[in-house]
Amino acid sequence: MLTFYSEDSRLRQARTELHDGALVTPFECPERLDLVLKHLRQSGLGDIRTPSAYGLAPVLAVHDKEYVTFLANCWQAWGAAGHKGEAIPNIWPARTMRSDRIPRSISGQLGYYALAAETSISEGTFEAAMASKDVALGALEHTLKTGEPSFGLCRPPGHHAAYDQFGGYCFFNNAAIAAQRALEAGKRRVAILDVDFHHGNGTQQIFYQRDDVLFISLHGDPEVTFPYYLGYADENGEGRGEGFNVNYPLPPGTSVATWMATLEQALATIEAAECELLIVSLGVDIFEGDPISAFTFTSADFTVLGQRLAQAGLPCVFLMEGGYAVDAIGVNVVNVLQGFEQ
Ligand SMILES: NCCCNCCCCCC(O)(O)C(F)(F)F
Ligand SMILES: [Zn+2]
Repeated sequence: MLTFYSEDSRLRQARTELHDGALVTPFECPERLDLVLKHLRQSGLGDIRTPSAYGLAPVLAVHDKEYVTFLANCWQAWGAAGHKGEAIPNIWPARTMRSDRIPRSISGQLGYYALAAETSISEGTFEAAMASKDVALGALEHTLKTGEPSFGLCRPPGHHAAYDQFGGYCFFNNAAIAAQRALEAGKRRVAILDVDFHHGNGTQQIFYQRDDVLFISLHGDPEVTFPYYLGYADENGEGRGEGFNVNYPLPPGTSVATWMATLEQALATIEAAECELLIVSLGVDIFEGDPISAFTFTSADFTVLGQRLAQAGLPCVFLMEGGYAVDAIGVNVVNVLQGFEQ
């Protein structure tokens, strides 16, 4: 299996994350890449390739133009406005405010486009997000061309990024950009299976009214898990999209047996929908040792996950999402990919 990866992913060097009332070193750190690359190289899984630059068109196929322009300019505008630290929102168009207009102030724009306050914008963030979607597109193009599975070592991740919103460490929705490209290349329906501990609210939102992408997510119950305000079981799609969005919220501490039984339901839905490509939003924060999550996978369970996904019998693109137990992230990611190929 080929891996696609870009050194430009390292351009995102955020120094702060708002966590537990303090500014801490971000959980989504560049060292995550080092450990995955180390274990990929040790595993002999396959070559690691740098993708082409696909430009802005694939981004604009799923994201709002003004939002993309905001991301491109935010860091410079933030500094020009005299702010000294990293760009972190502290006000939003919250429930009692209006959100039908965007303020001129960069502070107002930051809150307008932000999902949450844990994700700073700083130098290199935009460039890293552009590299990350190129990684996803490189992996996708390889799978479209060869039918072989591929892995996009995406950083920053993408599944919390909505049409015009960033947050949860995400800026461009890599999985959505890849799915849209696959449809434009002739696939009639694409399944996005999100196994990350956190609900892929952005991916859901982008495709919520569409029947050409089936979005299925297993995740920590939003009653008690980020992103809290989306990911409930009653969210089944709208209009043409009715029935093409399936959420499986699961309580903290869910056993692997229960998680795997839920996966069976997800895979049956994917099969019934006659999807022609499977994109897996691969978050390995479902690992028992993850510092910000609450599921119970052991490293060996990731191998079983890969084996089971292979039985779906679809061309498959794995795209890196979350996973913060940095010491184990390489083993856990490679176990999924090797399990798939067994
Ligand atoms: N400050 C720690 C509390 C958690 N708050 C933010 C959680 C973001 C999760 C991101 C992710 O793992 O879902 C992704 F795949 F997108 F990276
Ligand atoms: Zn996650």
